[in-house]
Amino acid sequence: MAPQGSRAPLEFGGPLGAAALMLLLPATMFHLLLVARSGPARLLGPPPYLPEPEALWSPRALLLWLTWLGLQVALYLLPARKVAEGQELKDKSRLRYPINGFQALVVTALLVGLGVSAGLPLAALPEMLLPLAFMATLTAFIFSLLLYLKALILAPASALAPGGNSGNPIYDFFLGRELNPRICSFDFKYFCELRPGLIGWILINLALLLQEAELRGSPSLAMWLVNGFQLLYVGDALWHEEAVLTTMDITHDGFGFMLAFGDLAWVPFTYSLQAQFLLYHPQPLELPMASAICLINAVGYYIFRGANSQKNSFRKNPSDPKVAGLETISTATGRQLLVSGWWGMVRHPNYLGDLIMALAWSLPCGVSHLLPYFYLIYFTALLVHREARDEQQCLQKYGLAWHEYCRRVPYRIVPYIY
Ligand SMILES: NC(=O)C1=CN([C@@H]2O[C@H](COP(=O)(O)OP(=O)(O)OC[C@H]3O[C@@H](n4cnc5c(N)ncnc54)[C@H](OP(=O)(O)O)[C@@H]3O)[C@@H](O)[C@H]2O)C=CC1
Ligand SMILES: CC(C)CCC[C@@H](C)[C@H]1CC=C2C3=C(CC[C@@]21C)[C@@]1(C)CC[C@H](O)C[C@@H]1CC3
Repeated sequence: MAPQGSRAPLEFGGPLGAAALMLLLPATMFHLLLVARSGPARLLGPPPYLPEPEALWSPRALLLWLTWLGLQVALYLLPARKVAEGQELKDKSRLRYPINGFQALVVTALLVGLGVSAGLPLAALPEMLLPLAFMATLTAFIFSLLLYLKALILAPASALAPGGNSGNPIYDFFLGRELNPRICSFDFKYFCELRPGLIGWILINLALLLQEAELRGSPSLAMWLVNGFQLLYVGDALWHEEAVLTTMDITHDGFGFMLAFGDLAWVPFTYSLQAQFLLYHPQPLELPMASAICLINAVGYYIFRGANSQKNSFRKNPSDPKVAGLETISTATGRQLLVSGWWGMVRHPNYLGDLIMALAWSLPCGVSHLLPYFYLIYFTALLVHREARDEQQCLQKYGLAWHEYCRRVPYRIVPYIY
């Protein structure tokens, strides 16, 4: 058995919290899928019915799911325009990652376009969301179990994640023991974080748009907006793929059930909730309102992209003319912290932009139902919790300098409010 890594304080409510989340997250996802297509579309309250086992298990869905994963693996293995190095690991080495996510999105779009023009019934996909979500959940469970066993038997102490090695099997299974599980150069966590789920989300949205066109003659303005906004978000993530290498998911968290389920099932099947809702509950949207919503999304995107790009440019090269004039504080690690520009406004300006976009994605669905606002509610909770985890990690890294940053920039996400 591999030796234990250094012990970190337990997060997510410890083993009990982890066990509860492992039940609650899939249950919530299936609840949302069932409720979105029901007449009353009530977020709170029981689901309209409980699906029969045959509604969840379908060989067609299994085949489709495996084909999708296979296609994304093949696209990941294609030659990349760039190979980037990750952050330094405990053993002082750096892993290498292919930067070809945007290429995977474009090739997928071309293949889907060709398929649809050759008669591929993409509009039938919405009918298969339930069994597909079941396949994705099953895959996440089996996959995280295999990763847990691999880490237990094969991984050296230096390969373990700081958080997922408490010795409690439930907690470690949930958080993930190994930081960067790989087979040869194939990195499972990096692959899952950006490819099958994120691109799958866009494909599901597109299928919902096509089905709406079949049902009602043309897609609604609300459906166009939701599709356009979310395509921009995913395209942006894949275009700036290298930035994911510095996120806590890659540098700190192990690859366990939380990320496997989050990446493979939660993202595609719950982030597409607004488009699912619109297919079954068409909403009128006038041009002036649509323009106002576009403006909100543009403001959110401007803050989100501005903040992320400013930090990325600064971390890559602090003397880059774009960021060289910004005020900074020095830390004992030799790294600096920005205290002006976006990062002088609040301590997580990128989260603020992301939340404003989340609002813009729900508004096209009107205000008659709470359901399309689920993403905004969940995402606020996720980012508030994530911000607290990041602060904890920054305090450990930067000590007094972090206290000084918090004194100079007192608000976390929303200026003068939080
Ligand atoms: N849609 C979704 O479900 C999700 C979206 N996201 C989005 O992903 C993006 C990445 O988010 P996330 O990974 O949480 O982290 P961030 O991009 O916010 O990065 C946090 C890190 O930035 C560095 N940092 C913090 N303050 C400063 C400063 N003042 N100056 C310089 N560097 C600083 C620190 O790392 P260091 O000092 O080591 O560089 C810190 O750990 C965000 O835009 C977020 O909104 C995130 C989660 C889920
Ligand atoms: C299921 C749980 C509630 C938690 C799951 C969390 C995951 C869904 C998210 C953890 C970090 C993520 C990031 C993104 C998507 C969601 C997950 C995987 C992005 C790829 C979204 C686009 C941004 O531009 C970058 C994000 C990095 C972190």
